[in-house]
Amino acid sequence: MNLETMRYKDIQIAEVWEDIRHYRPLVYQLTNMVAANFQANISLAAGASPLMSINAEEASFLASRADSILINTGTPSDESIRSIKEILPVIRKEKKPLVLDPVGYGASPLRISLVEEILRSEAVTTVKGNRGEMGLLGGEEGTVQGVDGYNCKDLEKALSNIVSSYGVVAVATGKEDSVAIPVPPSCFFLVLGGGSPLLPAITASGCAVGSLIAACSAVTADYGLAAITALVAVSLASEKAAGRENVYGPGTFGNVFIDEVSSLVKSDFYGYEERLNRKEEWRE
Ligand SMILES: Nc1ncnc2c1ncn2[C@@H]1O[C@H](COP(=O)(O)OP(=O)(O)O)[C@@H](O)[C@H]1O
Ligand SMILES: Cc1ncsc1CCOP(=O)(O)O
Repeated sequence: MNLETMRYKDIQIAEVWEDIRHYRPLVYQLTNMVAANFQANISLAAGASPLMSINAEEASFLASRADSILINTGTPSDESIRSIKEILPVIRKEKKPLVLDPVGYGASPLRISLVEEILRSEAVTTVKGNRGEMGLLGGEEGTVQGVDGYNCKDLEKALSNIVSSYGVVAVATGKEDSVAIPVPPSCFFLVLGGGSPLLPAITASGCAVGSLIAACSAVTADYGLAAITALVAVSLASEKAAGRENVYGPGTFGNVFIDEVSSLVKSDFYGYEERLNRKEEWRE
């Protein structure tokens, strides 16, 4: 495969977004109690059908029925951990898309062992965290305080390490979003700009990115393309929301952001290449 055949085009991204509305995929989200409502609203705004539950009695059943699954470790409980352990073999066997958001990786020993166990199950297709979480996960000394992550030594190296260890798409969010996509024996790497500083000012914006990656992963088997589509959608909607005159700060921004996600149309995605802060490139 050469660079030209691999490069993502804005039309592909626009079509993934349109397909969510068309197919209305069921996205089962085993997530945290802080962000769940916002994630469900963002999923609906994108056109997906969200189902949020941590109940272990129904976990395997729901994983089998869903078009894609999100595991978010924001508020781990005995029940949610039991559910996670139930669904991993089901997802692996049925080859469903599984997005892992390792919220608070590094904040406690429990979260570290839980996230690593999930990744070792070989059921995960994409892992998405902030720079601190992804830096730590990739062995590059990420700085994490609770669920916030600030930086790490070498983010590209961290993402490459995650890709080569687990064979997943690896995404690190922040002022710039970095994406590493496994294309054995290499890795495809790109950095996206844009977005709004109001995003990190509200809780659950990173969790919402995870929900949208899961929604996109339900309608394309190219999980790198799915991640890019979700990231571009969040950037576009946040830029539009931040520019509205009825947005005065984080509170009003959160609601208008949901409105803007629901208003995104195919043509909004044209010009994707201009969002690339560092062009797509191959890495060994
Ligand atoms: N300074 C910033 N400027 C623009 N967008 C940002 C900024 N910081 C974070 N974002 C965006 O906010 C969303 C959440 O990212 P982040 O804050 O890193 O996640 P988390 O909430 O998991 O810590 C992502 O879409 C990211 O691109
Ligand atoms: C504040 C908080 N505490 C546990 S989960 C959570 C939400 C984190 O959301 P995000 O990482 O998207 O800001």
